[in-house]
Amino acid sequence: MREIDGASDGSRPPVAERVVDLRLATAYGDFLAVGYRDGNGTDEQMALVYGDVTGEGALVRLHSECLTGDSFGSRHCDCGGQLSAGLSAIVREGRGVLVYLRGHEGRGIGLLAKLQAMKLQAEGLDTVEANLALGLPADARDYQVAAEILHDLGVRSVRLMSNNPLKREALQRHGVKVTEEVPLLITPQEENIFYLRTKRERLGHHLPHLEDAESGAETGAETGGGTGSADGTEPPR
Ligand SMILES: Nc1nc2c(ncn2[C@@H]2O[C@H](COP(=O)(O)OP(=O)(O)OP(=O)(O)O)[C@@H](O)[C@H]2O)c(=O)[nH]1
Ligand SMILES: [Zn+2]
Repeated sequence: MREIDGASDGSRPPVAERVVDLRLATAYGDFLAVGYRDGNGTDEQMALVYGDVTGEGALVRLHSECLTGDSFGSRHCDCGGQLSAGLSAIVREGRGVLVYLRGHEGRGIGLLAKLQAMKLQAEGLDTVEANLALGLPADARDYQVAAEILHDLGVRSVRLMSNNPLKREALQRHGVKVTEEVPLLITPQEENIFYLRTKRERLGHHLPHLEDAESGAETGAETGGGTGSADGTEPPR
């Protein structure tokens, strides 16, 4: 496993090498897909760019890979809803970037370990306890390659779609200014409410909509406010 999110001190060689870009029509809209070789590990990375993102204030989602949630619509977590809501928000905004971070599967522990951790959760552990029970860190993600991809794309500062304060800190450590955190709140499901509560209580994620769900109030939408907020129920175009 790679080094955990070390700060960029200029002494390391760049880890993101642009290899290819092409137009990619999706159900959400037409993006420029940009492929990178991640020289820091073994991963190949991809960013989806919409509109002109150079300069200040692009709406950005750093999406950690989640095969089960993103591809199969698993209700164990909120990843699939966030991916869809993030892409929809970028298209609505007219410009933005989604960096799909491979190597982040299971918060950096890998797919098989994540599946083992999910099995332990079915037996009663929470998502943090499960990682630790496997002898693995609660979060092993590194954001250096994400920062380098944003630099390569000419992004100077970002409005970051995330509920995780550590992502903002990591990006700033790697020299990307974050001017705003845009909530990306997905309506909790029976199957993931415990997982989401654990993220709020043990990992410090900003998930204020859970309070509404707990009090039985109508949560309204899938999102927080701000121009970049996203609606996870919105079907792709
Ligand atoms: N270890 C572990 N990882 C999980 C589990 N469920 C989902 N994941 C992974 O968690 C990652 C997403 O992290 P989250 O904590 O859900 O959210 P985040 O990316 O930190 O924060 P946001 O930007 O707000 O989405 C993805 O890489 C998933 O593969 C689980 O039960 N255990
Ligand atoms: Zn997930």
